[in-house]
Amino acid sequence: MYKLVLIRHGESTWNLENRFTGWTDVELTDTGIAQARAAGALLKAEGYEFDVAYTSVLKRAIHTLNHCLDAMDRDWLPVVKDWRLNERHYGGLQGLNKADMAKQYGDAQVLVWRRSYDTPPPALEAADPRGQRQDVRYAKLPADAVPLTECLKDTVARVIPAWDDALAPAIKSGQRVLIAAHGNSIRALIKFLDNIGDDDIVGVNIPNGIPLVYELDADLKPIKRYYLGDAEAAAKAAAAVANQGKA
Ligand SMILES: O=C(O)[C@@H](CO)OP(=O)(O)O
Repeated sequence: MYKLVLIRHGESTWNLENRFTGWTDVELTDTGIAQARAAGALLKAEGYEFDVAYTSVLKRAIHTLNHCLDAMDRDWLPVVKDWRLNERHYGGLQGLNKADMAKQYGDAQVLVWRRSYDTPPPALEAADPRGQRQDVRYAKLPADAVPLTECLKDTVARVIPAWDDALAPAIKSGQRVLIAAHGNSIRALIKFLDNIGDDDIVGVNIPNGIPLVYELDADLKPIKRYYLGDAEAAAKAAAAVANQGKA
């Protein structure tokens, strides 16, 4: 049996302001830092050890991982940063307030933009300064690999290759893996691992900074998944994420 731990970054400044974030590289808040450190303390108290950690190229996930590893006294662990673990690109919604959008377009439309499997938000223009085509960290990627918007299906299409060529081989080789990522890149992985249907994935929300443990069999099929710590608090935090898109 293998164990894999996923953690969504702690609260970010744009989570606090309730703004669509996507590939915008925002900081953690003090609450977000505390959540990351609490997650590390919990992992340590429960006896978790890791051999390698993976994260995105966005600082809210990178800093969450750093604080988490520091709280575990495991700052020295090797870390791989992979753009394919980035948050879903939110296109033309990046920077806009979620509740304001719900007031303008209705809760149902915002739910489609936030949670539907295959309807992307409106795309950004390639030269829009809110986009990432000019961002040096993606300079080595083919320009069209840097999205102008994404639906969850598009995110699955880049997260699963990262699973297939990096994460799954690491786990199968016996390395204990921690992944610090984002609400929708984690939803993409969960959809794949648990084989969740396109309609059912709409109801899945990931709380900030709570370790999600997967127990996997020899073929990396999930046996069990659970949030570490207070399950009721995790469910409440996930419900609060769902409500962020309401007027
Ligand atoms: O804004 C975002 O990038 C994501 C995660 O914070 O939000 P949502 O939960 O609306 O998909």
